[in-house]
Amino acid sequence: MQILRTVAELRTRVRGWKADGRQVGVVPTMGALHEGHLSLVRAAKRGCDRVIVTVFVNPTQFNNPEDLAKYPRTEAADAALLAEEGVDVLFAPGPDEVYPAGFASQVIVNGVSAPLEGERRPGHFEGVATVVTKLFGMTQADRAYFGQKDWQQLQVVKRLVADLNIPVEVVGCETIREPDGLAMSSRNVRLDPLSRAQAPALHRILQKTAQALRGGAEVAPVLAQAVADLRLAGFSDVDYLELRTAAMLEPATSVAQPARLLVAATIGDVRLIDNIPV
Ligand SMILES: Nc1ncnc2c1ncn2[C@@H]1O[C@H](COP(=O)(O)OP(=O)(O)OP(=O)(O)O)[C@@H](O)[C@H]1O
Ligand SMILES: CC(C)(CO)[C@@H](O)C(=O)[O-]
Ligand code: BAL
Repeated sequence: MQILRTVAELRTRVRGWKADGRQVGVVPTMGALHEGHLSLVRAAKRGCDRVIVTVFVNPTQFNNPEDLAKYPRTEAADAALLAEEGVDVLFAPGPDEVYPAGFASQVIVNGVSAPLEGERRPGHFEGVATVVTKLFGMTQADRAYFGQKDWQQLQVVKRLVADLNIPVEVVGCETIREPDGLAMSSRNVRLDPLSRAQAPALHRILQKTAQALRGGAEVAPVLAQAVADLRLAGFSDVDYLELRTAAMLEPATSVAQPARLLVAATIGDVRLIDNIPV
């Protein structure tokens, strides 16, 4: 596996692959890799001839400077894991390579970016959309792999690819969970032992809520009960727990159309997100 840090080196490498007719896959990440990321890498290995994993802690998508400062960075361990998976290139640029002096552009995806994470993390999806658009331009990938754990992000990326005619196929991959149901996330390492023990309630309560909705229960009282259950389980803040249409993320008042339950809640001082289909 090669570790590349500049766009120029990456482009040279990709040009060679394309000249040989190879299909290129990319897995964009912020590092601190876990089995969730590795499942995306394995999907990319199955679907493409060559695989690039990008590791870049993108400052522009952090609305909270403390969250950025505390974001785990484990490059040597990440590189070892990726080499073991047979990844061809780890692309790990520095901030100046991605945002050189004079950088002045922004990608804004209206509609699907606005609610939920967009509302709670102002500027977050503009940062994500801009860096993902740049990563597609840098890697020239034929396919790009994203996790369903960040469901809203996946819908934002699908929207921008369609709107901007970017020639990449976006592949959404299932959420990988710990045996107790907690969705794997780089931020889980920041959970203290008590919070870690309580955190699986997030997924359990989503499942119970989905089951009630599928059984015909009325939406508003079931969601209110779920929020109360989360607080009882040890979550301090529940930013949102909502039923939304699966692609557009508009408020859903029934489960007649494809719908998704999405939640963001804080335990200890760690903000967790999760979602499941209903
Ligand atoms: N448990 C998981 N299952 C499947 N995909 C995942 C999982 N966790 C993260 N991913 C995906 O990996 C990609 C990179 O995510 P990222 O590096 O932000 O990791 P993360 O664990 O989501 O970190 P964070 O703590 O920021 O949420 C995204 O497409 C994300 O959806
Ligand atoms: C897609 C992404 C790598 C863009 O920085 C990030 O938002 C993430 O890790 O999900
Ligand atoms: N996994 C989404 C990236 C973020 O939380 O900033």
